[in-house]
Amino acid sequence: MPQETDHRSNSVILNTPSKNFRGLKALNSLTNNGNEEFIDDRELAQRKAEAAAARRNEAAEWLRQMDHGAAEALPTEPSEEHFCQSLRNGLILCNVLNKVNPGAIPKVVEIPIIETEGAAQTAIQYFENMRNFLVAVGRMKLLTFEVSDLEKGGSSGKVVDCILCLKGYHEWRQSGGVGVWKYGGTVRITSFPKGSPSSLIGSESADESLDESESSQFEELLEYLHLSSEVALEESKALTALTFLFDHFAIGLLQAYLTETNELDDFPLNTMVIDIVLRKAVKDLSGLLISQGNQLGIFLKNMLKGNGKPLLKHEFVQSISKYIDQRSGFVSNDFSKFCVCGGKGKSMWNNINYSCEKTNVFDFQQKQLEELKASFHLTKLEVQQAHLAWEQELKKIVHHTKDLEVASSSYHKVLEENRQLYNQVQDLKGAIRVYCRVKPLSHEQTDEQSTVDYIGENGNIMIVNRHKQGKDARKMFTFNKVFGGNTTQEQIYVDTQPLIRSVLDGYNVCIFAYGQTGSGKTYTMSGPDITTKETWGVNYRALRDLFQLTETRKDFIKYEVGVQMIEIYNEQVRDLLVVDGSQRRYPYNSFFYSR
Ligand SMILES: Nc1ncnc2c1ncn2[C@@H]1O[C@H](COP(=O)(O)OP(=O)(O)OP(=O)(O)O)[C@@H](O)[C@H]1O
Repeated sequence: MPQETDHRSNSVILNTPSKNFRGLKALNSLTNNGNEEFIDDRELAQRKAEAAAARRNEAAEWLRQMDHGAAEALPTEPSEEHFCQSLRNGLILCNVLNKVNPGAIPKVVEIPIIETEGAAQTAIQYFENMRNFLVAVGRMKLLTFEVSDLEKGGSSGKVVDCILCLKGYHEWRQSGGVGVWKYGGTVRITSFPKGSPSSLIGSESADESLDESESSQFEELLEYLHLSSEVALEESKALTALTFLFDHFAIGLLQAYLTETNELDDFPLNTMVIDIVLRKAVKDLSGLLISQGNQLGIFLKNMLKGNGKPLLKHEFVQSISKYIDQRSGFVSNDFSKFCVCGGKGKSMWNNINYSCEKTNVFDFQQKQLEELKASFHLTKLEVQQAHLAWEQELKKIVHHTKDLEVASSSYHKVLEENRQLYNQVQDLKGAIRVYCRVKPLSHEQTDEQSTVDYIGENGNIMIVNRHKQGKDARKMFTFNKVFGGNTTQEQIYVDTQPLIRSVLDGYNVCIFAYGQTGSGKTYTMSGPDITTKETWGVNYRALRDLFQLTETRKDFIKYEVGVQMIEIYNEQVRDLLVVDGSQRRYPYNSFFYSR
């Protein structure tokens, strides 16, 4: 079983180092007893993070002292994200730089960020201020960084380096700016003449030699170059890596120089001189590399990769000069484009096309986004209009429905009024009406004389008794109406028909025939032949109308119709619907019909 390190007792027991425990050695300064401890990757990362945070806090503190805006925007111990975010619009950096080097940035864009238009406004500040700051710092030959280092995933360490470099420079200037000021082994500034804020001077000392750690870094570079084909993706590593790559290349350059020198034989090429000359070249070119950013390193790498053979001095110098001229053009003419395209010359790198393509894609997507926004607003407008139209339509329907309700209520009122008036008319005609129908003489009675002497218009009928004389021979009877012998079945029913509607309006109606045997009661009520509609009597016609009316009113009134047919004969009530003669007396049979 692997055992863990017990730091408190300092009894380090590690039998089987795991894969993640790479065994980097470090001197245990705390114990100061000469023992060695193993630092795992996580602990190493933590120490690096702590060191980075300390440097970031130092930079933040100095910015806070230098600029009122920074004091508000930056806490004393900002997180990496907060730190980058506060500096992203370039305002603080420009203001501080102007205090360090008055007039370095003539115009600082101070448009406040408007949240509603956020991205565009911020971008303007970002590019204007950052461009001016980086150009100014570059002119001063101080450490610089890439704009992308302030973005998420960028190398904020380079930003901190730049600020601390500026701080050191500022302190040196305040102390008089006398002599030589160096920073980080790459920046070196001496007392400068007026009008020239700084100058980069190469290292001259032999004591600035490549130490052991630099050698190991060079090995790391080779490993890195072997593993990574996309140097640009790891810019922070690339910066270190390319520095050493350039050192390596510079040695080749010096070799080329010495080869071309005719005075090689006369040259005091002893070990010390070679060493001094080599390191001077390395430092000069490394400094140039740092001041120009990563792109020069990438350029050199591409050149090295190109055909593998060393360049002659003039070829090298020509290429470098051309590159620097073009890059300067990019920086001064269009910094924004430089940021997007990475500041790479068209003729030098194929991947500039890739960057420009990305710009085109970005522009295209921006355009599409704008179109999409316009389309969205249009659709939103259409939906709002449709919604408005729908609401208006709904209002119309509601209004129309209310009208219908009112009309319907009025209709029912009118209907009720009509019903009442109708039945009042029926009442006025007489609640009990008596009609007289004269039976015509049959064929057998053609020789006989009719007893009906006269039928009046107003319901009078004069009956004559031919066996009597004088005044007693004639008698007048009055009915509601008298139907003569030629009256049809239909004419008989016309006076009865209105009462059928009264039945359906809820009134009780009774129609019956009265008369002596053979007087024609059955003929009038049922008819001589039920198969012929013309001869139908009152019963059939009444039932026909009854069902027709219930049909027309079926949507709003439900009727239940029952039929009984009875006969009162010799003071006895008989059920005419019973087929069996023995059961014809009470109780009656009924037929019911519902609708
Ligand atoms: N208006 C008329 N026109 C022609 N024929 C008629 C008329 N009224 C009655 N008759 C005939 O007179 C005969 C007797 O009529 P019906 O049977 O209707 O009399 P009734 O009053 O019903 O007799 P009962 O009381 O015995 O049943 C039938 O043959 C019938 O066809």
